[in-house]
Amino acid sequence: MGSLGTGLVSPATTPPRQVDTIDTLVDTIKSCFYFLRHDASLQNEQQKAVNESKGPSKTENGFRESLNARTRLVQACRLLINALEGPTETSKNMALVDKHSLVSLQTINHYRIAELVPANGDISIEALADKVKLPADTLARILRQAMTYQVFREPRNGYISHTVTSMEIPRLEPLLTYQLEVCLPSSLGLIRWLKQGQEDAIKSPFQVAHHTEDSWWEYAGKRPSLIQGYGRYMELITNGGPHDVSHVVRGFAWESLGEALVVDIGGANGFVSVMLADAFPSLTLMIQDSTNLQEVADATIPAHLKGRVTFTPHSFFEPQKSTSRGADIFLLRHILHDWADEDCITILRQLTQCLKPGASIIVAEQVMSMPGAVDRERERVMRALDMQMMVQFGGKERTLEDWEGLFQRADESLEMVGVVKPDGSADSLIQLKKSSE
Ligand SMILES: C[S@@+](CC[C@H](N)C(=O)[O-])C[C@H]1O[C@@H](n2cnc3c(N)ncnc32)[C@H](O)[C@@H]1O
Repeated sequence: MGSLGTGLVSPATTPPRQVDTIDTLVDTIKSCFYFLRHDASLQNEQQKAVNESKGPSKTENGFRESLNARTRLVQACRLLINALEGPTETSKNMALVDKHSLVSLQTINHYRIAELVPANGDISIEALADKVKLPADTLARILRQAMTYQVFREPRNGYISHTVTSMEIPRLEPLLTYQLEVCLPSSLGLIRWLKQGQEDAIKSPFQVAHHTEDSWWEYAGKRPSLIQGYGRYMELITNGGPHDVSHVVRGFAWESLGEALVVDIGGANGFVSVMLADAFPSLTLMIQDSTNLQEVADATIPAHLKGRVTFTPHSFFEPQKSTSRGADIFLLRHILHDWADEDCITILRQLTQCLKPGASIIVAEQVMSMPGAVDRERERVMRALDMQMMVQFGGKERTLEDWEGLFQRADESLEMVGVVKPDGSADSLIQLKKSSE
């Protein structure tokens, strides 16, 4: 594994973020725009050459450069808009204008309106309203607000057709439903949660907003449609991009383990284990999660892997059973950020208590940096995820120092022997061993 702290900037060495002027932003926009335009024509030429078997496809480095240029362009455009609007308009717009885009999108998703609009051509608002049983005038007002965000358009008076943005809504349904119907109300519970004090039983704004003492996991566990919807949401966000499951496969030398047992703690339907089993034939994988995921896990594990990949209902707050105590690796992917420190300590102690000599715990999570240490676009997402952990679970995203402190509190003999952040991944893989070895 790589060295400790790879790619991290400690608070003391984080350089102050440069103040952008309108001139520098316009220069950035121009240079990124020309780069991408040139790059697009290069890609076309390369694709032509590949099609005619004349040359290599675009290199991974080339893709990364385009992605960086695109990110810098988006970031510069966002900053330029802020600079042009001025300080009053920026906050005013967020509070007065943008908030309504969330509820119009929520309504469009809730009533599955995007599925009812034809892919080609248009449909009258009257006909749409009739299908979803809403007053036409109310629906028109909601849709026309969404149109200001390029969600649908009105090609002729009273008729709706798709835009490229609205076309994506059906595919994003699991994300929109979870984020806008479950998490948005939780976010709105933040101030009530802050004011009432964060007593033991009430660990998150989710509990305040949804009038429950259950954690999200207990609450969803009692409501099959919610937990299944959450599973579809996880599948969507971990399929491609910075949280793609392939980063776990590439981020650790699994092949060096030889014949080994990996326990995928809180492994959901087993999609990570299945990918690891496919890539490394000498691994045996045991997925542990709540009983109500047994059925989906059985359906996810393909027949040819059933001998090596199994699902066992088990709570990570309980001691490991004899069948899993001898594991070579306990994998905790996207588990600890859902929980407050005290809960994480309980989870970790259940594993350290039975960690055999030579075995490791691998924690796959984001490692937060100080403000300004990563580009603004990445930081926007990381900070949003941290807030998401706070409002929905009472958990948090952690810096390397936070992780180190947490592991030490769980077990003083626990040592971080490696931290690797695979290229393109938002998550790092932190390997932990007991230091007495
Ligand atoms: C954020 S998901 C992560 C799933 C998977 N590890 C991944 O990488 O996407 C958290 C998982 O923890 C599971 N979980 C919650 N409470 C649990 C408990 N007490 N014991 C075992 N699993 C639990 C949930 O059912 C869910 O599958």
